[in-house]
Amino acid sequence: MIEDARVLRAEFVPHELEHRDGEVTHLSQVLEPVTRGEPAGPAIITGPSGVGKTCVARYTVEQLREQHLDVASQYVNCWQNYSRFRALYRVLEGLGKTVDIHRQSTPHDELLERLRRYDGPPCVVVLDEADQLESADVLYDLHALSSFSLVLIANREADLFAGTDDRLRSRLQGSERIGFDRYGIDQLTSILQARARWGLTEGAVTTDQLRDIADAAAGDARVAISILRSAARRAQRTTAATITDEIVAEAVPAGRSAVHRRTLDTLTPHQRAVYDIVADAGRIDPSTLYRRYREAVDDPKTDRTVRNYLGKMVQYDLLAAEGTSRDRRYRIVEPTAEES
Ligand SMILES: Nc1ncnc2c1ncn2[C@@H]1O[C@H](COP(=O)(O)OP(=O)(O)OP(=O)(O)O)[C@@H](O)[C@H]1O
Repeated sequence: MIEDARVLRAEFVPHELEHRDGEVTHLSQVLEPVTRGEPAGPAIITGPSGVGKTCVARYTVEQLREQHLDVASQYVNCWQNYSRFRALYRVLEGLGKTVDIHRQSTPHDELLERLRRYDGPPCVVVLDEADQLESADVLYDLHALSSFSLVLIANREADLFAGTDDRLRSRLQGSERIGFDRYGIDQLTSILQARARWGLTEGAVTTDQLRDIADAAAGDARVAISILRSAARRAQRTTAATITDEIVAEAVPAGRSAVHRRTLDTLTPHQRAVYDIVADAGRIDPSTLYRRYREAVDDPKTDRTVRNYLGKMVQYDLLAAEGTSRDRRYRIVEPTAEES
């Protein structure tokens, strides 16, 4: 059944992208100056979860590097590397410049100095989930260095700019924007068809079944691929030669739950504390939530940061926001809620 499990994993970057030619071309054009040794960008990529922002950025940068030897790149997931130190460290790590840097003790200045001294080929830095950076200092740091060209990925531009001062905002104002929309059913179906072709035995799944999966995924390719993966694994376990309609029906909630679990695992300890408070409360308004959060954790983050966390968790379907901004309430979203 499963011939190549890698292509069904969330982090897999395919050699061919479906339906994003316009976005790939746009980003390639923005980054084109680096092929002449000149600084490019910044580019700001926005859109909801699972619309291909990460894979388009990685794919485009990879293509650029295949065509031009003299381009370096580094990908930083700012959700995992949310502090200034960790984000800068990751950039240096990609350039092989972290020798003698001690993760705990080396001050930012030392990292910045090494970045300043970097004299290799122009480097494209993709800051994914850039709205999760604790402070905008990293954007200042890298934007100020001509060897580094930035590609910033966030769900919404407003979240990226929240908390940045006018100076940085006006600098980034000239960035090229590339907005991504949710996929339609036909588009998701063809993304799934390609995965089935690469990863499953021939005839393992029908086009109608892939359409059902695409429909259930509501425009989110991550969820769609997760459902297909779950279906293929179930079929493999039962030693069925093909994926049956019953297996697809079971795989829909299972695939959604898997994405939900993985997203929960991504939360930082402070984000998790916020999530748990919402879960305990059932429904909760932002000020009560913030008060409880402050009581629950050491060294609490600011109110604005917690609002940013809430926005992110809503984007990722972990939380739902109800009411208007004046009488807002948050509640958790159960992964299989749409099934009922
Ligand atoms: N156009 C596409 N062609 C092929 N595969 C795609 C395409 N778009 C998305 N995918 C696949 O769907 C999954 C989700 O895509 P990706 O991670 O790029 O989305 P995203 O918009 O960055 O979401 P998030 O905000 O959650 O990080 C990945 O496994 C990716 O390989």
